[in-house]
Amino acid sequence: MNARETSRWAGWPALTKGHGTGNDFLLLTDADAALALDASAVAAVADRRFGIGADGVVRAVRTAALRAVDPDVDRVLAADASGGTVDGDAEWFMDYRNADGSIAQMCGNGLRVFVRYLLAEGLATLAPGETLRVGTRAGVLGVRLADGDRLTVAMGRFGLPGGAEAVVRGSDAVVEVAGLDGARPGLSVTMPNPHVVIAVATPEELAGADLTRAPRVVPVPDEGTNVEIVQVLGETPAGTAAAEGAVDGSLGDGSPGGEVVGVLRMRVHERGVGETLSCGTGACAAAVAARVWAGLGAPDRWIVHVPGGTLGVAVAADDEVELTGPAELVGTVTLG
Ligand SMILES: N[C@@H](CCC[C@H](N)C(=O)O)C(=O)O
Repeated sequence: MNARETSRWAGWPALTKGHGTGNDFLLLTDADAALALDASAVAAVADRRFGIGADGVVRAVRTAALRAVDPDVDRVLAADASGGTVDGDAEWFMDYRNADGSIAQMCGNGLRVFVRYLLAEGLATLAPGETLRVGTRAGVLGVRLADGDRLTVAMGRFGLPGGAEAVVRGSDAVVEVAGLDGARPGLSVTMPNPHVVIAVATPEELAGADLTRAPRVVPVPDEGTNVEIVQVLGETPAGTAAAEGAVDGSLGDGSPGGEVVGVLRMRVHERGVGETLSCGTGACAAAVAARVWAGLGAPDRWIVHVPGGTLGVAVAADDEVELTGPAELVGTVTLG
């Protein structure tokens, strides 16, 4: 950053770098909502060459303070559009921005890292068995401790905007990806941010997709979309060596005996970012799509391998989704 750019950071606090399965974020505390987070400043700090570099920027702001300056907050907190939100208010709001400065409804990996950050900064506490409520643009969501260094996020309900017809066909869009032959059928899933999921058959195809360019999705989504490329690997009994090894222990809350777990690999091109090593909402969307494609009797729990690690996804009968994965803080950076 040069001297001119330094002035851009006037008033910015120190940033903490964190990641969840390689999806990396710069986190900052602006408890009183005093900071103007304009898109160009976010894009500049997230730039990997000329800034610090990250897939997203996450501001921790007190919900009460945000209310005073942003009348939209109550609408997004009350809007139970995705279902699954927890009752009551949240002391802290996760203000998430993509690397290009755009605002997204939710970030699953970001929310786990956000909670890890709140705990490390002494801004919140979370004991085993407790749920920490966090304000997001997808409503108030609950986060709890899982095993090891992992956290579980109750993500709310998935949506299938293509409706019953899309479920029957397994698709409601067509996606062209550089490096993959032909246009592929894709299934739109909201979590509640937009995703379109396509399937490939082999590891070679998965590796061959060129995600340096944004996939072309038809019909063109009004607000853009994240695109997941999925190779379904199969199913394995929960608790077997294959399932245990795949998730470093368990899917988060333990899997009852006799249950079958689905396993898939995924790569993602994120709206507002580009290819990332992981996407939490994308992993949920991928599991939902794989479940639709598998039909009746499909597993409710999925192990999702992404380039940056492994996530666990659980889908309940009422379409509520839970995401489990690690969240790590790396260090602190002072701007200017
Ligand atoms: N990486 C995030 C998703 C971030 C938002 C996304 N790029 C969008 O614009 O919808 C995750 O872990 O969910």
